[in-house]
Amino acid sequence: MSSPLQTPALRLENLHLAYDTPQGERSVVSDFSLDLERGAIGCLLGASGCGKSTVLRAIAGFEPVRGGRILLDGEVLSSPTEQRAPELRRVGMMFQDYALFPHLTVAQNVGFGLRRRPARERDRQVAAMLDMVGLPTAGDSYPHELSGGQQQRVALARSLAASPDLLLLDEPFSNLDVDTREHLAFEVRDILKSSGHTAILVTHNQAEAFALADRIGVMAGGQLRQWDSPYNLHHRPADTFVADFIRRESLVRQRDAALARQG
Ligand SMILES: Nc1ncnc2c1ncn2[C@@H]1O[C@H](COP(=O)(O)OP(=O)(O)OP(=O)(O)O)[C@@H](O)[C@H]1O
Repeated sequence: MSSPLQTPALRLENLHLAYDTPQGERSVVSDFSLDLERGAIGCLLGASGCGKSTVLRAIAGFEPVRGGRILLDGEVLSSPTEQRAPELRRVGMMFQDYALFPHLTVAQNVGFGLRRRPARERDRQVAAMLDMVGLPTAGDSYPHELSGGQQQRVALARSLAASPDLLLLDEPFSNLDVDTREHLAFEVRDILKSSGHTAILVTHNQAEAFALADRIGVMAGGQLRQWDSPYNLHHRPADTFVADFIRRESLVRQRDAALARQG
């Protein structure tokens, strides 16, 4: 828990998010609140369609807030009466369909958001980012010359190049094979922790959530059932829904690991 004197980096207060459909307003997320401390990695975990990406898109500024507020470092980013433009939020994004530009080199991809900076400053930042993700010599390569895991590390370098105050990751490893995604999840955690970034990850994969996150939110039907440490989710589930969800997912993980071992 954050101390009462410390402002959380990210605060979601009683969020209500909805889509307009031909049938009228469709409520997707309701009464959704959480605090995330600076430097912490949070994760929203839940079944397909429970509203995880909608929450992330609202934090990025792509969805309006129908009720409640989104605050970053104490400043309001979204409320029903205020909506800061996505490019003014200092929020970086690494989304599953946010692929690298195939016709640009790795260095040009990483520096893409820094195009207006002086060349020397941009080159220095690109080199620092590639160093950080463990690809110091990949700058002149093209994305297709790298493995899937390496491409995702380049995507991470690109998201962090503009030094965002908050990084959003939406299913960033979903296109990778099981071994690579677990390995990369640990690597990404190390990178974010050593650089001190605050981040929120969205996934439906419990192994990824537990590999990466300091705080995990179990979601169902647009509501947050528990927002807690991985330890507490396992040992002090808030209710039988969370207890069953965690146990069921753990069993699926064990089954998948056994099947993988059998080849
Ligand atoms: N543009 C839209 N218009 C209407 N309904 C939408 C729209 N986008 C998403 N939804 C609905 O909102 C609900 C939440 O969607 P969301 O993408 O946030 O879920 P999710 O938990 O991220 O799912 P997944 O893990 O499959 O990506 C779903 O029922 C979805 O069908």
